[in-house]
Amino acid sequence: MTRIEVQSLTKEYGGRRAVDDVTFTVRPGRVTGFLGPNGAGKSTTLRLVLGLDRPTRGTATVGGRPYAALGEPLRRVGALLDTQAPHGSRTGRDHLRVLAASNRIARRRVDEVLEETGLATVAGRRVGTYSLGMRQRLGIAAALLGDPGAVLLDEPSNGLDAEGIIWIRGLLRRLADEGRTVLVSSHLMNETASFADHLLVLGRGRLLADTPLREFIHARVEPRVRVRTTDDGALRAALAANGHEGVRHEDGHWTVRHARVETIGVLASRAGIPLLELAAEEATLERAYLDLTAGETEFTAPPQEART
Ligand SMILES: Nc1ncnc2c1ncn2[C@@H]1O[C@H](COP(=O)(O)OP(=O)(O)OP(=O)(O)O)[C@@H](O)[C@H]1O
Repeated sequence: MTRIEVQSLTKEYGGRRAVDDVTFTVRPGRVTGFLGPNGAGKSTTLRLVLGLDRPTRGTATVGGRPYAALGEPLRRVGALLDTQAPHGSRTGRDHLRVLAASNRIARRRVDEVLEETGLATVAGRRVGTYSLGMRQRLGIAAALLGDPGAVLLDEPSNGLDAEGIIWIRGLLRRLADEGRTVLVSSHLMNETASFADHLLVLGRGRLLADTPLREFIHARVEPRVRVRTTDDGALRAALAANGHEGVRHEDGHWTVRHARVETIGVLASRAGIPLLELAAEEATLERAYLDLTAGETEFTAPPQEART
């Protein structure tokens, strides 16, 4: 079992903390989404785990050892980082063959991973002619080459089209089902929700959440009801009598938090309250994530003017 363990990990660049005292464990057999806004410190954390950078403090281990101490590391952990650019003049197949040879990986694995990533038909073409999506697949093929127990992918959907995105979801699921440790970074909540079982959320270098995806959704997505009536007084009284608190907005509509349309509809009907509007106003997962990471982004757009 190849767990990834990060303990009090800290990385400073010129006095600025890119990663700030982060502790987590990535377990095998599930897909862990590594989420955070741009500049949150995801790539830096992955680089520290992969021994590509030295921590200011703390430790990161793969299967109980620091990356640098792993014998034949490609067989233990495969990684896709956006910084890895294969030689443009080599063919995809040659790129993988060189990697395989230098890591004492059987040559037949090259054809297996080419097949697995859908690159078999373009394997003889120079990498320089590849589309962004093909390069991304080649990076994933390289990560899988050593049949590793742990896979770390930094924004793997980058450049992939809709079909590629569906393919990557299936791949991540299969890798986890095979008992591997799968850590996938992204800055997009809804995309991560489509494949992750577990979430690690980073903001300005700090760990903001380490939770199963279901719990994240359950705890943060609050059902609300939007309602409008000709009799505000009666609605207020009926809501209060049933333990609900409604907020009336200037334009006359109400928001009732922690409530469902079924409940509010029945309640209004029983009280004989005429309704002009009744709708579910589900706060989206994206909204919940943006709320969590608000103030944790390095670069924020200027606030939009209030809509009227
Ligand atoms: N080599 C470096 N030298 C100086 N600062 C760095 C270096 N690498 C990263 N940083 C800084 O560390 C912070 C975290 O960056 P990092 O790339 O880890 O974030 P990220 O979460 O991966 O963001 P993105 O989604 O944009 O890739 C940023 O402020 C970045 O500018």
